[in-house]
Amino acid sequence: MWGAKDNPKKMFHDYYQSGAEGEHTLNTTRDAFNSIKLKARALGDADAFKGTETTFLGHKIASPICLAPTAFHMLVNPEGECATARAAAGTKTLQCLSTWSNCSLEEVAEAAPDNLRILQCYFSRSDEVNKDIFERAEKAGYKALAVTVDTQILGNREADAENKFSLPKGIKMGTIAKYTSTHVTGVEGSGLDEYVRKYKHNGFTWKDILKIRQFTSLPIILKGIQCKEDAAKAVEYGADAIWVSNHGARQLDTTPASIEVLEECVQGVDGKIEVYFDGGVRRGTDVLKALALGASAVFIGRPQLWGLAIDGQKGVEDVLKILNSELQRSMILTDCQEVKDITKERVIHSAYCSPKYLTAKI
Ligand SMILES: Cc1cc2nc3c(=O)[nH]c(=O)nc-3n(C[C@H](O)[C@H](O)[C@H](O)COP(=O)(O)O)c2cc1C
Ligand SMILES: CCCCC(=O)C(=O)O
Repeated sequence: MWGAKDNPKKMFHDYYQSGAEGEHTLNTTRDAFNSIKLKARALGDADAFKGTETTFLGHKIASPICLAPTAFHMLVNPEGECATARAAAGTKTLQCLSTWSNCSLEEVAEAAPDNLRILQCYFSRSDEVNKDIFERAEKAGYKALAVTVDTQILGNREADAENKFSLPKGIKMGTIAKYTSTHVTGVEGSGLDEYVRKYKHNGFTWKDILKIRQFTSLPIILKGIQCKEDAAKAVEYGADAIWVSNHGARQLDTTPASIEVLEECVQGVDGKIEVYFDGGVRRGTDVLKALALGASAVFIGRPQLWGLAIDGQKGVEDVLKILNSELQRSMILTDCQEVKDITKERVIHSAYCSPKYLTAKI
């Protein structure tokens, strides 16, 4: 068998694909989506279909399917996140750029100047660095910050440890290159652990959300909310939106699939702020289900990386277009003429996704 040392493609593939520990959450996510059934409606007027246009924090997007922040796009394409940004622009949707991008946030903005973009944030231990990043983001036209709240420490990704994952020489961490280095000292395990140790503020807690409010006027989205208590707390701490996510099942194994906790998180915010969603979205029907259960936009992680690996910008655009055409078909067959028609009534077994189901004797 090839070792990762001899076959870097395996190392990169494993990094993109893998989940935490036994990958139980990763492997049950498809079943969770499929256990939710859609209600087909007869004789909806397909000619009257209006489309998938919607809004994100008041900004127009052509489709509710957006690009989630995923680190290190240059592992599979030399244009990295600039190619992904152009794909989002080509389909008039939103890109959320990772703090750990290979292209800098400025390069990405320049690659697709008119595109709607937001920046995902992992915080540095230095307030000066954080302030600098917020200022750079604002200046480069990013419209919100998505603060990741599920990664206080890195999940146990066994494949990365076995492969001793590290970035190849010459590939920088564009956005944070001026504050940290990608040099790995050759310790045991995954180089990601070392990147985290060198840069990330793992003691960043709820009170710091209040602090960063002082540093920026950009809207703050909390990414990685997984229960109604934290959803309510996000409102209490002044978040402008929450993003229900289990980080692509890469953090804590044996948590529910994020689609299973979406409804309770929606209840937690009680209509006060927008709710976004990611985790295992692979079909237009998944998008429809997430919107029906209360999300106003969904994000895709790995599918964009597979598109990028296969055909660069065009590959990512193809993924977005296929998903959006599946969404349109599902909307028509459930008699939804526009995104606002995608309500809870489109789903039959929504009870399966609520905590009541988990305890009910049926
Ligand atoms: C390779 C990879 C890198 C990721 N990097 C980040 C990141 O830098 N910041 C972040 O908040 N989430 C990151 N995520 C999580 C995604 O934003 C998203 O929550 C998840 O991938 C959605 O699930 P999906 O891959 O099943 O679509 C990453 C996910 C993957 C697969
Ligand atoms: C600190 C984590 C770096 C990227 C990431 O979020 C992921 O690989 O899931």
